Amino acid sequence: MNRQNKAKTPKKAAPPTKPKPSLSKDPVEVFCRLRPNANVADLTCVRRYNDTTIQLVSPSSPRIELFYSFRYVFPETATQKELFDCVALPLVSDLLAGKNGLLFTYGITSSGKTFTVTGNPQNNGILPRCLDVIFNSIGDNQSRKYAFKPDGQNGFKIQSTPDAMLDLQKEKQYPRAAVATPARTPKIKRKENDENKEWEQREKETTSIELPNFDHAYAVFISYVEIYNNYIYDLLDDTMSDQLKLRQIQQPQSKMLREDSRKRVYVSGGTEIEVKNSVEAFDVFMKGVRRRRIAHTALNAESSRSHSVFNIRIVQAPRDSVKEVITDERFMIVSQLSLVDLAGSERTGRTQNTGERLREAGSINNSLMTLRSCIDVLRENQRANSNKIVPYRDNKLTHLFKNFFEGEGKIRMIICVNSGADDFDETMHVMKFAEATQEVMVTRATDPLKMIFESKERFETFDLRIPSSLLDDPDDDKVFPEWIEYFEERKKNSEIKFLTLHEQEQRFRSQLADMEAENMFLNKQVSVLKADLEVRENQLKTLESKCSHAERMSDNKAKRIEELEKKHKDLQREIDEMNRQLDAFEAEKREMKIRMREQLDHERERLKRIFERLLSEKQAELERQQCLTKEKMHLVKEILNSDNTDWEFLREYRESLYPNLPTENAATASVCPTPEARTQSTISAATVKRKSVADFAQSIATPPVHGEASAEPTSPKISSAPPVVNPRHRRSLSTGTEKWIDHRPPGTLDLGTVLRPKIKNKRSVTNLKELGTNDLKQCSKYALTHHEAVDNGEVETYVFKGEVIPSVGGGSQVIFQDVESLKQNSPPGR
Ligand SMILES: Nc1ncnc2c1ncn2[C@@H]1O[C@H](COP(=O)(O)OP(=O)(O)OP(=O)(O)O)[C@@H](O)[C@H]1O
Repeated sequence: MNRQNKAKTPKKAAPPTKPKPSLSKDPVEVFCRLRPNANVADLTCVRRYNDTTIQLVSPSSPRIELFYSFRYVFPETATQKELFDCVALPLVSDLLAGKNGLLFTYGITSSGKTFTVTGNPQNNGILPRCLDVIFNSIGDNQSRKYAFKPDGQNGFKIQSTPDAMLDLQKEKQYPRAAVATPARTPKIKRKENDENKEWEQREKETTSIELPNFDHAYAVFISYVEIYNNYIYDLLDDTMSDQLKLRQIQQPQSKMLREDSRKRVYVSGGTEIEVKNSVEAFDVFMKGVRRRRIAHTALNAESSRSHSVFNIRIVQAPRDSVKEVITDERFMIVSQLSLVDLAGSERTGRTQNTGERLREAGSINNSLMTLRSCIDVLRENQRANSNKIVPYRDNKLTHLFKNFFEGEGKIRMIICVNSGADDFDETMHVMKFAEATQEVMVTRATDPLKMIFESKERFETFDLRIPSSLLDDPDDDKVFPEWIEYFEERKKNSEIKFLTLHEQEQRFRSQLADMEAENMFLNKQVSVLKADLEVRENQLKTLESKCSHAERMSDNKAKRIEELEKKHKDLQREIDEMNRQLDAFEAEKREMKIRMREQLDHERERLKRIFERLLSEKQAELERQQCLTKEKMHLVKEILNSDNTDWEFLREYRESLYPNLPTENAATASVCPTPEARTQSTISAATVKRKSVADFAQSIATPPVHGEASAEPTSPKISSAPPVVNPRHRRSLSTGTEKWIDHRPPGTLDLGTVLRPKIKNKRSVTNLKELGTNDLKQCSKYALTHHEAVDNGEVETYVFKGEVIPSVGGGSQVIFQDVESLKQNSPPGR
């Protein structure tokens, strides 16, 4: 259900009574404009009650209805033209009549303030319309350019025609900085050109106001500043924006407020540009808008977070008969119209701003709060007839417009209202402020035109009427001499004036001639410069194309950089992840190392114990073997020293050592023993059977029949015949050069077998006693041959071999290293 249609008794039924204008004071006029809702389905909280009243309905319960009255309420459907005609046109009319005016828009963000002031190419706002009407009205009554020149202290001086022409000439030669455009990239240039073209095609305002005085020459000056964070920045200062662009300065320089000789506040050092038509004026304004963007980039600001002030000043002065401005500054009138687009009035709590934005919001609130305080104090002073100090100086915004509130001109305010229900609270604050504002009475400004027309000086300078005293009685005789005197006086004055004018004319002519000459010279220079310009323009075009190429490249590069940065981030993440894994792995590795070291120590300990056990076993074994070797040595020694008649003790000894050794029948002789066989032979050496020589002799005497032994191994027959020498099986003990001791105890037979050593370099002995100490020293090898009769009639021959080495006691000792044995049948028939 539509809330607006619901008939309810208004809580504040009667709109407030507006202060009645007194003869010398006018109230601040407040107009209200409703912005159409972007989404029709949205809930609204504002309704236009009638032409002057607004109804505000709270969206939540308890339902509150509030009424506020203003000079006029524009509905959502109101056009820009309607608004302009009603609100701004009277101010333009005042402006042309030499009176000041201040028009500001107030409201929350997006309520349509900028739309109302500037608008768009299709819907021109107040500002372009004001410019159109001003120039439509002035028409041909414009002064020559530079006839009026700002004096830098909020005033103007009137220049003589030659001076004005000289300045014009200078401007043509050296285009003014204010008109020059700062260097821009082709992309920005294109954008600006498109924007300009759009605005050029705007529908211009055709209204024209009749000028109050056609004898006057008019000049239009514009200035554009913004107030951001309580600093004032000049938006028409080219040098500043150039420096910003070239990064010579980090931030734009703020401007100071000063008071002129007539206590009027102005922006000190602010740029003021004279414009000759509305297109030029709007072009300058748009440049200001662009510089505002640049300044905001440098300041990290948002456009809607600053107050912008666009000033139009009209300077007018009487002209002479040749339509040149009379250079008498007493008759000059300067009037100003300020169009102010205030920043959004929403409170910080709602916007939830932080950091820089919070500071901005705080600053906006401060300036608007100061404005409210000033309004409150002004109201209070007027109500109570008190004289409290108005805190204009607390903020740049109020300080700048101090003069308006003190009677310098008319003040009008447009409050822009967004009818959305979400903005109820903020809208209510705006309404309250607006209502309070229109209660302030501002002293009406004096009419400067009237003052000048009524002034004595003007009368004396311009009025040619004959004084009425001379016309009282035409018949009076005294009158004529007075007439004559009066006219002679006027003639004299006229002649003086003529002479002065003639002098001025001559001066002007000579100046003109000089200028002509200079002009010709300059024309030549201009043609040279034009040629140069053409070349430069070509260069510029080339550079521009390069620049656009570079821009494209830069865009691509930026994209690439973005991609790479993304990739880099991904990789960084991966690296971080891997580092994390690596750390975990390192920690695990350290733990494992500690564990392994512990295991290693444990294993080492275990092996050490095993090794020590084995070592001790081995040592015991070695000691046992040493004992065994010693025993063997002893045995061999005994054999050597005995007459080898009784070998039984060897058997006993062997059996005592190796009780489990197999019987001799199992042993097989090997002529060329393998290491195992050699070991076996060595053992065999220790297991030499102890047999009597008689047994052996008997075995030789009764040898078994050839082949019989192998045929009947179980019934051995002892052969009594000596072993047969087989001449085919001969081998030498050694083919080396060593000297051998060939020990063959008595009874040793040459059996003709391969065991029979054939040693070249030898000393043969039957008993070792035959050898002297020197003989032993000369020999390095020792061989002992020994026969034994085996039970089955076979003969077993042993050859014990050893190294002769010198002993510690100076003698010699033999270390047996090898034993060879051979079993053979006793050869038959011998
Ligand atoms: N009366 C209107 N008719 C049509 N469109 C409007 C109207 N008022 C405002 N708008 C649109 O609403 C949008 C916001 O308006 P605008 O920028 O003028 O708000 P603002 O009050 O100046 O905001 P800020 O304080 O942020 O500068 C713009 O797109 C504008 O075109």
